[in-house]
Amino acid sequence: ADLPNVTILATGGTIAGTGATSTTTVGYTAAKIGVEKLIEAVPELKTIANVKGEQVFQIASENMTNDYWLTLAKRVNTLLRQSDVDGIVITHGTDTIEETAYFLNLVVKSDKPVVIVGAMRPATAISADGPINLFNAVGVAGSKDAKGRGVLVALNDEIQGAREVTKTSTMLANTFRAPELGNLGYVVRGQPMFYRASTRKHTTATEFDISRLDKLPEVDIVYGYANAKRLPVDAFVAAGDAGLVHAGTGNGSLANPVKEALKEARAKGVVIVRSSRTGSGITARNGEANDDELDFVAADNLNPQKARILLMLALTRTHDTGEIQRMFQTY
Ligand SMILES: NC(=O)C[C@H](N)C(=O)O
Repeated sequence: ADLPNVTILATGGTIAGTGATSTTTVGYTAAKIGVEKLIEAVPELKTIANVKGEQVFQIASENMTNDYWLTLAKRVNTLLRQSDVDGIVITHGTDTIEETAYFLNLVVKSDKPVVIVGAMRPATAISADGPINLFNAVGVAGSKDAKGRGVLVALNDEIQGAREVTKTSTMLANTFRAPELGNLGYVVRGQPMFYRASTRKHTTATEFDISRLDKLPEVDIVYGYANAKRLPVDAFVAAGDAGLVHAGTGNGSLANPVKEALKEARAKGVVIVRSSRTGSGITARNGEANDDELDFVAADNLNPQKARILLMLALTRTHDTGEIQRMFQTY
């Protein structure tokens, strides 16, 4: 009775995946097992929390969309307003875990723990990582120590912060890292041990409110590489995008034809954010491009997929690039 009340929101992914044999760790099908079965597979959960399950949707996370995010975030906010919910665990595919984590980090309006968990091996595999990951995630979500730390990602006995975490390996169980910045802590026997905290504003301290939104502004990503052409930029602008993130080479550098296309896009009102494809470090304002002159925004150290999320949310508030740059230094 003294145990915390944790709701598990299931969304699919490999943690709910099944393969043809116990050694099928590649080539399985994600998003097959329902939330009740996931909970039944870990009877130990009952020793650390009163758990309830809800299937919000059932997808492989490469099929995540803005609409699914709005549905999920609204459900999380509704549940966290209830006094009989102490924390939430979201089971999720690992491919876009970092994006969902950062989106929720900016729009959840509660300091109760929200912990996202997945698995790198399907539920049917030998040494499946899903059950232990779920056990640990429920432990973290039920812990008072996890309150007020922003949305957390817990896998492989580690706890990562939503803003910095990224998937770094196509296959390893320790795929989640915060490059150069490190994890926030560990989970030992279902108990979180925290050593660091994210310093950027999150959850209750953000200016974003999705409660009345049923659509997010269209923002896409264009990739930087040798021989890059302006075609993708022009196509996204023609499709009516409100913003574009450039996943630049190095410190967000822009190939001349792409820079020209982005300049023209900006003149048409599209907001441009310069990020980097390198995976770590800051894309500095007025570094590889003169952002003041071009009226572009620099992404700080957000990777392109996270810069896309912040730009979408920023565009729900303003189109002023000075204000949007402030948001990129704040969240
Ligand atoms: N490990 C995984 O969960 C990968 C899967 N494709 C997903 O993101 O749903």
